[in-house]
Amino acid sequence: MSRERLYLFDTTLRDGAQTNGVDFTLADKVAIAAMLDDLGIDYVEGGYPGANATDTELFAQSRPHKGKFTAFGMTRRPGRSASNDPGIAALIEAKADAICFVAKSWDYHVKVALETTLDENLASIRDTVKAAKAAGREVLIDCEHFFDGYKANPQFALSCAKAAYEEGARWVVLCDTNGGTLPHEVEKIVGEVVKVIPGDHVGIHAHNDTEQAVANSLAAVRAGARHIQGTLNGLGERCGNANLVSIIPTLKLKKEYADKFDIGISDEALKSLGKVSRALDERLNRPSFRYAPYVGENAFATKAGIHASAIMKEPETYEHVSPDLVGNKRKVLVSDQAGKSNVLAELDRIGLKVDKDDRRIGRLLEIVKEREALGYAYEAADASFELLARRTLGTVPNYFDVSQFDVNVEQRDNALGQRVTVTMAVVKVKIGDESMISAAEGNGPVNALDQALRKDLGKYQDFIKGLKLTDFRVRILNGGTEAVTRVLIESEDESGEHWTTIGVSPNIIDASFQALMDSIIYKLVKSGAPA
Ligand SMILES: CC(=O)SCCNC(=O)CCNC(=O)[C@H](O)C(C)(C)COP(=O)(O)OP(=O)(O)OC[C@H]1O[C@@H](n2cnc3c(N)ncnc32)[C@H](O)[C@@H]1OP(=O)(O)O
Ligand SMILES: CC(=O)C(=O)O
Repeated sequence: MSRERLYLFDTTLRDGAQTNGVDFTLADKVAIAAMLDDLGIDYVEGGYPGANATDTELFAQSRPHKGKFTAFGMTRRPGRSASNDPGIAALIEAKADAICFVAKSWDYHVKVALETTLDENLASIRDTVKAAKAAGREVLIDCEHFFDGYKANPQFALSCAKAAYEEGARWVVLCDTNGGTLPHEVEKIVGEVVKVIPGDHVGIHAHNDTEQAVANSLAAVRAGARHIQGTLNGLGERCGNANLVSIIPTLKLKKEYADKFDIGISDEALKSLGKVSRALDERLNRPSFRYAPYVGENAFATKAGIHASAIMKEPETYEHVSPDLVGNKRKVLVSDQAGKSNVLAELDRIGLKVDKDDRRIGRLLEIVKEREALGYAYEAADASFELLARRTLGTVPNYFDVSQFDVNVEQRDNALGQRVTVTMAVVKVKIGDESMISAAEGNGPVNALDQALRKDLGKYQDFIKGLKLTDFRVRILNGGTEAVTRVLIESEDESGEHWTTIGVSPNIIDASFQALMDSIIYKLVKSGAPA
């Protein structure tokens, strides 16, 4: 059966740049455009030449690209000719394969925002498409507020879309600009539009103000649209746009779409989607969303014991698609929601071979549940779980003992009369028969303790020299006088491996000490340090 082509249009660099807190540099834009090209996106909208210096510069020179590099702007201003509109001139000068014009299609907006007549708006659409076509550009028209406009005055909204199509716009894109339209409304209205404009010229641009932008995009496709606009990670004005990182795997992997459509994304590129999504977050200097469908860290993480037990038998029992298809990994977590199957799966990942009927598995699970009741959270502390498992199975050497530590925080005036806070830690360590004392200053009590602890570990010093603490997170549990502190420490070593350890105590220094000790011992175990 031959499949229809469905086109993807990315507007991360234009609508995504309208996200509160996002501010792309030219270098960001060039790098993200290249990433989208490698993924196989058909249209990459780079920005709005003439609106700001970055976008003007981006379109000032041709850059190598595979997809259609697209410039964005508005239709000619009311009362001007297209040839006398500096905005149109900037778009035609832009080094782009295609131009996407935003046009009004809601009568209310024409009157209130444009302050012109409905006829002048239609003339503006026609003149603009003609001018860009005459300059040899592929033309797309984003019909702004199309769905609200259609509900208010269907005849006028349709006449805007038809004007663009009749003048030769390749795509007439129906925009849910305010993001308030629901999927059944999108499906119905797009169904009406494709009766007058062929579906292979109709697109959808959905905003996420009711969390339905992805559903609305798919509803439009069901009704006949063949072009989807969206962004990476759902960036975009207000609550964002349709998230292409969710739409792409759905189109590739869900039978209703996969059987019917081809998109420009290969099976191999699909596996890189998580990397692309994280690369964008890195550029934006923000953590990746762990709950992101398909690509998030939690997308294939199973916590419940009943689920883990079935997943161990057949992964399909609790997975809607296989994680490998989207370059993700299955994770079975150990926590107070776990059963023996979770523990066995995690031991297998760690590389500890234990018989499934071994009584120590049940004991380990009991310990995990007892400790989680005290405030530990092993699903977030992989290295502490591994040590707990190895200790329960009897395989962690007793490398060293800390027989005493002392942390002192002092605030005083220095010789210049300035108020300073000085923190100092002293640690007494016993390694075999040898005892040693180390002292260190730090910029806080935990830092001083860490410095002192790792200053001299005798014969183990070489094993820990690449160890670095990269994150320290504290959470107070229960609150009030019963409060306990949970500390999570993230560490990294010279090989780039990351791990997380945990400590829990009513005292923050104690909790931090437990997490620090676990981190060091984990590193020694991992490095194969001798007892
Ligand atoms: C739904 C969307 O996301 S559309 C994309 C919106 N994106 C942006 O606005 C980001 C980039 N924008 C900008 O940098 C600036 O707004 C510019 C450079 C485009 C224009 O700046 P200014 O000339 O100072 O105009 P300003 O932004 O104040 O107002 C927009 C003008 O465009 C007019 N306009 C809005 N849409 C259209 C349209 N589709 N066709 C013609 N004119 C339009 C408005 O009526 C208004 O005109 P007025 O100044 O006569 O009232
Ligand atoms: C064009 C656009 O971004 C919108 O209508 O939402």
